[in-house]
Amino acid sequence: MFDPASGHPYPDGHDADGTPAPHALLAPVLGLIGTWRGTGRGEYPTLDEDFAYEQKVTFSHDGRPFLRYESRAWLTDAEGRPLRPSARESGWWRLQPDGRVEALITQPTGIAEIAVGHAADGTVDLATHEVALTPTAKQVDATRRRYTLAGPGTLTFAHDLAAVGVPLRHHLAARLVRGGAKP
Ligand code: HEM
Repeated sequence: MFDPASGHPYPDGHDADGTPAPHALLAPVLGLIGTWRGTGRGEYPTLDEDFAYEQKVTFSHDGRPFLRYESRAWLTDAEGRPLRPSARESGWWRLQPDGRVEALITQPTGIAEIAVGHAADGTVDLATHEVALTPTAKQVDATRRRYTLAGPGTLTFAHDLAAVGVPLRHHLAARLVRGGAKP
């Protein structure tokens, strides 16, 4: 099982049918495992205008009852060409019995979130349990994230945000397709 290319004996699985076999507690999120890429739009009351972006999301696992999560996004112009790097984050989604999820997510903007929620029937719904901020981070009070498997090979993502004095409201919506290919 030792894979010299990965440099250690326990490479992550990026495929629900591959090796290592996913842990039984990952059953409610098996459909998410792999790489997704697609486009989205964002807005917030503090911004002059809404924006378009592209996003790549990866969920992998090492056979234990948690997912490794990684997301990168970049802003795009009206023709879909990249403008500049935008939000990125990574973390761990700990699956509990009954589909409960405990997620730890950190961002280079100084924000660390713990979110809790539930995974069932192709949907994961996570809401803030706690947010920790570095001294210079923007004020973020809460988020809500929904991931929905919407038909074969399609994942929709919706993100609400309470930050910089604005109560929880829509920030992002994206539609991703499996495989990492440019949509
Ligand atoms: C796909 C992911 C995301 C994208 C593409 C995105 C994009 C943006 C953009 C374009 C802005 C305007 C400022 C700028 O131009 O950089 C912004 C502001 C902001 N975003 Fe996001 N964002 C994403 C995810 C998140 C997440 C996960 C959080 C918090 C947990 C967050 C919190 C904020 C905050 C606090 C602001 C500042 C609002 C203000 O000061 O007016 N964003 N985002």
